[in-house]
Amino acid sequence: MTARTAADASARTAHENEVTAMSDTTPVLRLSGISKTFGMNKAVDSVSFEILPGEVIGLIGENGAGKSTLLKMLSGNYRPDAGTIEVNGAPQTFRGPADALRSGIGVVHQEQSLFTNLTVAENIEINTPAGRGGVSRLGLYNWRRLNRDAARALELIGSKLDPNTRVSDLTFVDRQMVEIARAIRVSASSHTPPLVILDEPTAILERTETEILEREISKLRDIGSVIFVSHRLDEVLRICDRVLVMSNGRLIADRRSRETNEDELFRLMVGREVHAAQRARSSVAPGTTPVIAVSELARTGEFADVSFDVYPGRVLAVLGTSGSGRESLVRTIFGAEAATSGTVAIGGDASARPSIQRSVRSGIGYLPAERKTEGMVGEMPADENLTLTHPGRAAVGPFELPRRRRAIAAEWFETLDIRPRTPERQLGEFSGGNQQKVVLAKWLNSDELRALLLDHPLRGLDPGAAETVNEQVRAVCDAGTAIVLIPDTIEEALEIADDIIVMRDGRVSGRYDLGHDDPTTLDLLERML
Ligand SMILES: Nc1ncnc2c1ncn2[C@@H]1O[C@H](COP(=O)(O)OP(=O)(O)OP(=O)(O)O)[C@@H](O)[C@H]1O
Repeated sequence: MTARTAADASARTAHENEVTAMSDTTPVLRLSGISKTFGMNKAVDSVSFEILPGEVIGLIGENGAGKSTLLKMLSGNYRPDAGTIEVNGAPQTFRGPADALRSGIGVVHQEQSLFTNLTVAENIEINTPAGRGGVSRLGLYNWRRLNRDAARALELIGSKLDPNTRVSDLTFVDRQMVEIARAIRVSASSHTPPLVILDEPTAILERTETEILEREISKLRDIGSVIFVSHRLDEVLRICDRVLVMSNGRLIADRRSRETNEDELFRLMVGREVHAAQRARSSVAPGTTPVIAVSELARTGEFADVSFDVYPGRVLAVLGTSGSGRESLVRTIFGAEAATSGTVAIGGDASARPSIQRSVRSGIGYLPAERKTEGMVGEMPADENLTLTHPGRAAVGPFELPRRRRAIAAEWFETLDIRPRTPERQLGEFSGGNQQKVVLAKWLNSDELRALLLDHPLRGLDPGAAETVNEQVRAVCDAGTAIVLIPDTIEEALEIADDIIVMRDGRVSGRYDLGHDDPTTLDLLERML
């Protein structure tokens, strides 16, 4: 046995001894009739289920099904209106997140909440009571103790991270591991087996990173239980022992992973069969003027020497890992980041200084990945958000026409199936996936949309909603708009794109015209890595 595995084993054994003091069959979590209502809307409706020690449970459901609301009750952020929560056989009333943590429930949110200027150990220990953690009575860090306790939490989840590393120097996946270590840290110190809730952890990860995280999640089985929320059904089936399906606030199915499949889960969630069709492809007719022509574009530290053309009615997907510079490239084309050299021509009109004003004036739309901070105003009604950039028929000169605005919003709510159908409500009160559709509709509402830059447009969308959005993107594309797409996965690119460029370390490493090239997933992956 190596020194590491010996340390692992001893850390686990100590923990396991603590854990086996409880009966193996006592559920880690038992929910009975949990409900939560907002106004007239029953977000979670009498949900009951159990999770046993060592189980990894998948939680899936359409956008707005009630997953986040359920998690917020488990993490102590919301109080249930009815029902009971039992943890390891004991009924609990969480007055706040600290209570949930103390009882062993740790939530890792999609938006990471680490302090990047602090070390791994400081981040892991931040929730532990100061007296028992690394801070002395004088408020000074006891570094040795802090690092030792953090190292133990990392060991428990099988991570080899150095507690002294600054979080800003870590990759996204490693940061996720720090979040998990922090989530289990309090329960490890209170001798209860942890329940780790991972809220869409892989939505922001690239394929290789997802594989690493999947391995790490299965290690968590050894020390506790996991609730894994994701919209990627293949991943849920690979990682989880059991899958719970929510719909309209209710728990409608509980399936063992080995006894179900993606098609059945899709049908249960969405209420219809999968009907994504392959796109018929052709090559660009000679002599066509590109909508956007990028020429030798560079931004120091991000990307260099990037040239490509995007044509009307075509989708160009940009593939690459998180360090490839593809997000920065698209932001630079839109004018949200400054180019160091090179030009971006829109309809043949070249500029060395693309700006947001020029882009919007020229009919270029941009859907940012960080929609919560860049794409929307949460306190503003959904219909006002929707007509903010392109009021169209909702305004005459400077005068707004609220009735027309509501009519336009109602049409988009129908077309994109945005739920609930209450466009007058604040956008911040919609579920994540539905907020995203409103932000997309904001650009689709333009009559003169020449190009649309989409940064991870399907992120956070359930598979049915992803189909609806893809259909709309294709419809505007077929009407002549050019699309530049940063997809979540290679499969998404192969499904919807006409052209693919691959980026590696800030440079273009591959180009494909799917009208006559037929790259495999592996070909594309090789160019990315
Ligand atoms: N703070 C709130 N005020 C009013 N309604 C809310 C609030 N939070 C959620 N809701 C409503 O509760 C329902 C469930 O939303 P929830 O965010 O739990 O869904 P979800 O399954 O997590 O969706 P997604 O996959 O899009 O994140 C939705 O109809 C939503 O509009």
